[in-house]
Amino acid sequence: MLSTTLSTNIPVDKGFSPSYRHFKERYDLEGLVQDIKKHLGESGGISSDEVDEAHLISLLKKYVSDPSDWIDYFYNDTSKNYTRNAIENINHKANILLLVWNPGKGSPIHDHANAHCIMKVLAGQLNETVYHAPDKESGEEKPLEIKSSNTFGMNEVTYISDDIGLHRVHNPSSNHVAVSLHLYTPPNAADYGYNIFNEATGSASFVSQAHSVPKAQ
Ligand SMILES: N[C@@H](CS(=O)O)C(=O)O
Ligand SMILES: [Fe+2]
Repeated sequence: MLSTTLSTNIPVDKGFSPSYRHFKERYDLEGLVQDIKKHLGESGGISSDEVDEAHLISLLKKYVSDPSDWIDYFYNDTSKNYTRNAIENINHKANILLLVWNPGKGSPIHDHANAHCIMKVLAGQLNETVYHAPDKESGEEKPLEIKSSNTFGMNEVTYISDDIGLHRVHNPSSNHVAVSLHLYTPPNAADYGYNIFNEATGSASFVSQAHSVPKAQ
């Protein structure tokens, strides 16, 4: 009989074998958020100079995307280029957001309000075009110059700050939504606003606040 065969073939102590005892807990999104909080709690985050962005980048790299971690934050709106969904607001030290990008859609060229921005692709692909910031002093109107353009796949991480330049991100797929995790520290764009730029003239327009759903406080 089948039950007899099974009971004689399965070792009785399987549940206690060494491979089961050495089972490691997965580094999930909650673990990542805890580590980010721990780091920002230790080193401030009030001024972006006090944050060790290399450490934060390494934490985002360590996390391996698992949709079961972030599906509750996933909200898509096909009438928008992308949605910004709040995962965590760390006491005015940082914002962690889930962004959902419609196929072929992207952000306008923008700065990051003197903050660190770390982006990790969780699903699909995203292209980032980085531009040299225009020379504020000259006031001269001229097209923005491209510094680099890269496409990032699932689990890849990229970093930008105003010291590096401006950027625009877009989903290059014609039929797949892309999802990304963003860490902003400090959350200046949400708290004070940021600038978007005209590619042809380099002129800036101020946007008073970067909103998210539900709105990050
Ligand atoms: N910084 C943008 C997304 S991106 O283009 O990196 C935002 O938070 O809306
Ligand atoms: Fe950005």
